[in-house]
Amino acid sequence: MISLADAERAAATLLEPAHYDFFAGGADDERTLRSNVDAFDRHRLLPRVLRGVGKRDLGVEVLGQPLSMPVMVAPTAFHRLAHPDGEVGTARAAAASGTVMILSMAATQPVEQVAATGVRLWFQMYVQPDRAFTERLVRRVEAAGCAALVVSVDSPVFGRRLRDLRHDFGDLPAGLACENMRESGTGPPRAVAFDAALDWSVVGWLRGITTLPIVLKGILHPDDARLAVGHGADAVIVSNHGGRQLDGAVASIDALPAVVEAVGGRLPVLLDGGVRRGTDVVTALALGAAAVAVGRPVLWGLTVAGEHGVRQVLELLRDDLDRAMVLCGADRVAALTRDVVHVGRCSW
Ligand SMILES: Cc1cc2nc3c(=O)[nH]c(=O)nc-3n(C[C@H](O)[C@H](O)[C@H](O)COP(=O)(O)O)c2cc1C
Ligand SMILES: CCCCC(=O)C(=O)O
Repeated sequence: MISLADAERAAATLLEPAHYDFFAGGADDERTLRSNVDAFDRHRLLPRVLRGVGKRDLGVEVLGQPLSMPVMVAPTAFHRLAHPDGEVGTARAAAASGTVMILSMAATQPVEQVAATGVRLWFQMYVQPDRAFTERLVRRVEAAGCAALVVSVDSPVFGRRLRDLRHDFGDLPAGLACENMRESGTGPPRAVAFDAALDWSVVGWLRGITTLPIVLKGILHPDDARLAVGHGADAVIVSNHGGRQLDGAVASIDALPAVVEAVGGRLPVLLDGGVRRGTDVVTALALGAAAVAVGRPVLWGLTVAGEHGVRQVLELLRDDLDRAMVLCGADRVAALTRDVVHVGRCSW
């Protein structure tokens, strides 16, 4: 496995087709899914030379937490479908790589067990219409030691994924469940609900019940970024849910600059969607992201070799990022300024 593309190819041969398609697929015609990757391909870099970059530091700090590199693990559902190591395996790999894992509410292992690996954990949730249950879940993830709440705001309804419909993939196989949806750790799991009635007041409600930093995931419009600041969010993630929600939504990297401008440095802006190479990370950082997160590549690594495979994927990205930075003449993330990114057709 010498590239993330290798990881996907290998995973495709190992997974049941329905499970591969659940991980790989997007909503409807998958235009946004493709755009996330294609949009990075439209960006080109203008490297600087003779900058004395013999020693590099890839570290960043996000929400007061030091990361060894600006690449985090995005929240994705059902890791035990990929490999028996499950979320615990992913967590061990993220910890070994010195980065944060965002644990999905739809994880197939309990948050306590994942946190016990020692990884720095943020917890992703869909605020449930049953607010009392949501509050108990917040208490649970606080008690487990999670350092931030990541609230997905791009899912008032669940996107329509044709691959899943064709495979009739709906339920998890016997023995797997959304472990964080169990009321007391032992009861039957509730179904994850999507609430189209949610509005901006949910941020104030969450602020009233927890002191954890609140990260809004799924911001694309600059006005929403301003609203996030105004409502007291601590960070935003520019994301279209990996093309799994609104098909036709703008590619993440194309939405980033306007969000960064709207936020004006008042809170960190993160990005996910289509990050596959070190140069993609460089592009996002140069356009103002504080860090990026990767979703599918982690699932491919997990499928191929469990914890070890995730570690390989993260270290491939680190190595790729380091080389991209040296070649751009940057010895640290702060040296990646906007002028190194060139958008548009190359005429040479
Ligand atoms: C299989 C799969 C499951 C996902 N599950 C969740 C989830 O439970 N919660 C969430 O907020 N986002 C979820 N996402 C979206 C990711 O957090 C992220 O936005 C997206 O995967 C980033 O794009 P990438 O896969 O191109 O890196 C999921 C994505 C995939 C591919
Ligand atoms: C109830 C599972 C939610 C997973 C999710 O968000 C996704 O597949 O994109």
